[in-house]
Amino acid sequence: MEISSTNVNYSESFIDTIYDYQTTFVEKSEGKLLVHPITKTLDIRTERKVPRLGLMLVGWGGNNGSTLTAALEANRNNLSWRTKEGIQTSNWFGSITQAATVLVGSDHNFKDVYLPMKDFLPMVNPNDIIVDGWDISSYNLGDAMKRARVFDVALQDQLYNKLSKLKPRPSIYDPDFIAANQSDRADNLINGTRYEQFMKIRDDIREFKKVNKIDKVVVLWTANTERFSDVREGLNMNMDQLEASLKRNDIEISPSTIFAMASIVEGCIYINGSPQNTFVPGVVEMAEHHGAFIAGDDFKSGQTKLKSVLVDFLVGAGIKPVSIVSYNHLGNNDGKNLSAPSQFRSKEISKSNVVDDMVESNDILYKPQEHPDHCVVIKYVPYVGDSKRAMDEYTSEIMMGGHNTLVIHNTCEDSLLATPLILDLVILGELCSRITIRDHNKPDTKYESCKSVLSLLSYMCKAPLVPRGTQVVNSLFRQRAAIENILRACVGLAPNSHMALEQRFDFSSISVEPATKKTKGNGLKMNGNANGYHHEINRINGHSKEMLVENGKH
Ligand SMILES: NC(=O)c1ccc[n+]([C@@H]2O[C@H](COP(=O)([O-])OP(=O)(O)OC[C@H]3O[C@@H](n4cnc5c(N)ncnc54)[C@H](O)[C@@H]3O)[C@@H](O)[C@H]2O)c1
Ligand SMILES: O=P([O-])([O-])O[C@@H]1[C@@H](O)[C@H](O)[C@@H](O)[C@H](O)[C@@H]1O
Repeated sequence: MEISSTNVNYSESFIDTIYDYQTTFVEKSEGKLLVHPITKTLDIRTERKVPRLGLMLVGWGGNNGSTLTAALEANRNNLSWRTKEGIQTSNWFGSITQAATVLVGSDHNFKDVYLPMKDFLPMVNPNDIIVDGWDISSYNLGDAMKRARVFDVALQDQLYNKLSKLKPRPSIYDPDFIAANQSDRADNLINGTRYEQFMKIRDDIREFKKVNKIDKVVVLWTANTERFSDVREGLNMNMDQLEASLKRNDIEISPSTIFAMASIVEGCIYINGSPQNTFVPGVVEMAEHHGAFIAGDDFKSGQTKLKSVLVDFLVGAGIKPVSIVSYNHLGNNDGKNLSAPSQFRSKEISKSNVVDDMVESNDILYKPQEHPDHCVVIKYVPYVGDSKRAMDEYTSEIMMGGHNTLVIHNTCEDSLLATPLILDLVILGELCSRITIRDHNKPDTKYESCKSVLSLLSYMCKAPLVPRGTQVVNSLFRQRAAIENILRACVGLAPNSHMALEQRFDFSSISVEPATKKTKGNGLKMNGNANGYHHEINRINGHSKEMLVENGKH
């Protein structure tokens, strides 16, 4: 998609915009707030060429890994299958890039116009992603899909032959980091020291890239949740310590940290879909040093996603949540692994911090250090398989000592919530790697990439990793608004403010002109591109199509 917008230029390689970024800087002094509105003019540049993308999954043969691989294949081939409810066709419901729309603006009749998020900027098409990966279990992907018991049998039968040809690469297994109950599937292993394992992962990435002629690789951890590793001086507090610890085969360097290190050195984007602290300070420094991108932690798929909406709504409405009790049980292999105390602890930490920033945002409701009671329970019940049952009770104080209790019961397939998030993490992570900015008034400076920690991916993460010294945002609305408005900025559109002044005030004496392009030289303004054409987006058969149209015509 291309948008004809003020100060936007589409060249063969880039979408360039001159963008007025408006922000607000606040100083606190002697109990007073001094607020500075700031406008900064930026050049925002997005590379248009979508790379041939390779995705390497750690834990490829697990429920998420096999479900993603099967879903890619099913969607690529437009598969449909018979269920007792009728014919079901493949889709990507639950993915914001593939199944959600973004408000573009309103038309002459004040009617909202929406566009699929995937059409805002050039993004990787899921059909073009080449998947590979590692697993400590040797099951091929066909058998892994059967073992997962996620998809209907009629779909599995259509996919089995193709998937059974895919076999995970051997992986790094350290029984000290995942539950002892996982040992019976660990039959596909890389031996050797930690450093040798690191080198083997690097070789695997290089080989995958070469054989498949891949431009860019995303490595994503969707393997078992590990216990937290120690973080301490001499072990992993900076890059040098971490590299030295790896070389001396220190047992506190987790398999996930080894994967992250290998990916960073190979210039891949590394994403952590599980809760453990893979990103110890040394890994973050390593990513910065190599200019690589990392993101995590832990897919925000169900109960926590709802929590990051509900608590935001309650606190934002001036209602005070005082007790949040979240229980869930599930019977897949993830549930089995989480039934061990130290792996559960990783998940408990990740699921618990999600309300902190919203509570801190309101000092009318909460005193400093005051928090709602927050309890997280997960139980393993094999019979229910991948069908996760979550029960939540939110008790809040309302006006004059009243109480408001919300009780929510949610049943859903765990992996069918997580899989679309994996796709979004990959597609948006890759897109972030193509966006750069610089100060418009310093045209001699070089364009800067995003910081190594891609906090824009927080929407998909339970415990978002953010660049050092920056704010963690858990609110789902704020996280989505950030994605939406950055996409808009890249094509020269103002953030969606929802002010809609022209609908609330009489604008008959105020002229509202469509976006015009500033031209150099004679100072004339003209619609569309200076070459006499503008881009239009038309919806044809449900798909957005970009068209080049002569100025003045439609
Ligand atoms: N499904 C969800 O809704 C959801 C949400 C948030 C986070 N997660 C996390 O995603 C991860 C995967 O979930 P899942 O349901 O696919 O679990 P799973 O147990 O089905 O799959 C994990 C796979 O990882 C493999 N594995 C373990 N250690 C490995 C290693 N060192 N290297 C390579 N492979 C290894 C296992 O053999 C298994 O096949 C878990 O950590 C889970 O907590 C899942
Ligand atoms: O996203 P969410 O529903 O809050 O969290 C989920 C947990 O409740 C579940 O027990 C676990 O197995 C999943 O991996 C996931 O982390």
